[in-house]
Amino acid sequence: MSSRPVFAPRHGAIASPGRRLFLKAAGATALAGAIGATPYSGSTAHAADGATSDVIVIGAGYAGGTAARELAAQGLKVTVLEARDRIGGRIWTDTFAGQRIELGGGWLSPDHELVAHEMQRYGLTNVGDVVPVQSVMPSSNGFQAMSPAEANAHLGTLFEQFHEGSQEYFARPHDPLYRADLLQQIDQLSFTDRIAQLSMSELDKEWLAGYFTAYTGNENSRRAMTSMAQWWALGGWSMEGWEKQTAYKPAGGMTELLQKMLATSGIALKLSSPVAAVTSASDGVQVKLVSGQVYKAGAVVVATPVNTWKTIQFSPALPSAHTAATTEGVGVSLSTKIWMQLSGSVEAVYAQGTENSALPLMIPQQELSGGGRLMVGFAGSSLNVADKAAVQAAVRTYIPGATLVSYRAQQWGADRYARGGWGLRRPTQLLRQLPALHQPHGRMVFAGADIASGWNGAFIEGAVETGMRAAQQVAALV
Ligand SMILES: Cc1cc2nc3c(=O)[nH]c(=O)nc-3n(C[C@H](O)[C@H](O)[C@H](O)COP(=O)(O)OP(=O)(O)OC[C@H]3O[C@@H](n4cnc5c(N)ncnc54)[C@H](O)[C@@H]3O)c2cc1C
Repeated sequence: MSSRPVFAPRHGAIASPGRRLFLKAAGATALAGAIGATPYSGSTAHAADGATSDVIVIGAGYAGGTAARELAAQGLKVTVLEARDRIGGRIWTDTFAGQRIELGGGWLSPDHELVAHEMQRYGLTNVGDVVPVQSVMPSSNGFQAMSPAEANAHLGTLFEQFHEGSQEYFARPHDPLYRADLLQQIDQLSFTDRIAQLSMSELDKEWLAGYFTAYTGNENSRRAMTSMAQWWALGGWSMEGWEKQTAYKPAGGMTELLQKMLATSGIALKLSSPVAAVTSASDGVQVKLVSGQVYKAGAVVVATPVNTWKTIQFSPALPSAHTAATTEGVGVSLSTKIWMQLSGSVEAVYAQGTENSALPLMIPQQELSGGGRLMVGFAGSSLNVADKAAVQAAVRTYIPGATLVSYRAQQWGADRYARGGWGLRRPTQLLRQLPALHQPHGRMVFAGADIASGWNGAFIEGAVETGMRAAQQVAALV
């Protein structure tokens, strides 16, 4: 167990002075004379259409859902405004080939303590994922099949070299800036930079570059190696710990836990409600939808992906660290998860490509009762996912003769309410931006896996962490 604090939900109604202050001032002129706020441009006629709450949460992903649940449990009236017609955000449980699939995040680890705690709280359980029987890995003249144990053992030695020093510079993995003094140089490194520093064979470097490219979305030279190093540290600096990250799935799908959290009384969930503008004043906030409808509250939790902040008009304008983060982007630009139905007898083959492979990573999923197997992969930038023949050719790189029956690809980089996939910081973003992104801005607080201290970016654990923090920050504002 790590020594980080476990956030216990606080129950019971709290009638804070701030809350009363806002409710008293919540008339048409409530925002007049706002400190540092520009006059609100929305039609006040619409204001009557929107509800007044204690807190507005923008975004019904795991960060927003956690914040909303925590705040409602404190007795506050919470309105959640979600742009999509579904909850979950970058978690999206759906169906394909008659099977339940995850188009966004799909795996959990027992190391994700906050999520494990939430699962237990709602009586939910995990199941083990399919265990590969064979690994296909790059070789000097193409690809080689080997046992998963052999492949992972070798990959583990390469990871140890890649992450050498992380026990010191990430001595407290949940507090990544604890040894900020040791990070000055290393936080500037991309994956490519770090690989270039290592003394190992070109093939070993190819193994590393091929593995990482699935995470960086073909941006090994533009993503920070400290992101991966922090995950490695969080997993206990071992391959065994790392492998756990994709070992389990929730038995009822990734969205079920969030559904339970949002079912808390006191939460009003408004789907299909994209937010266009947020105005924070001394006595409250106004949130304007694209439709023009206006909602008012004492504080707002902005729980949308960092990459989407630039699509919302904030007043007062966001601080420079937030503006830089959303301009540079944290969510991986190319993040295309692709589910494939293969026919015939297909073994549970795990496959990893090289840096520019069309399909850098392919992971075996369940056998189908009528024959065939599902595979899930992550597309490289060279794969045109609209071209079935190209997808089949990519699979055949690893399994010659495989027949692709159908497939479904989700391109998160092209998704307007995500504008990227999982978060993976760019060089220098950790030191330059992270502390500032945790600070409230007027009556706005920020949440999201992209800005988590611990399991950041690619894990709902990080979203839950930030939802908890946001709720604590809001409690001081309302
Ligand atoms: C392909 C893929 C694979 C992944 N694999 C894993 C995995 O195996 N395990 C794991 O734990 N995590 C995984 N992740 C990461 C995980 O999905 C995310 O870290 C997590 O879901 C982010 O939660 P969030 O609440 O911070 O953001 P989101 O889930 O993105 O939620 C933000 C919400 O804000 C909404 N929104 C955006 N703009 C607006 C607006 N203007 N107005 C109103 N609402 C708005 C969005 O619609 C969305 O619902 C994966 C992600 C992807 C994309």
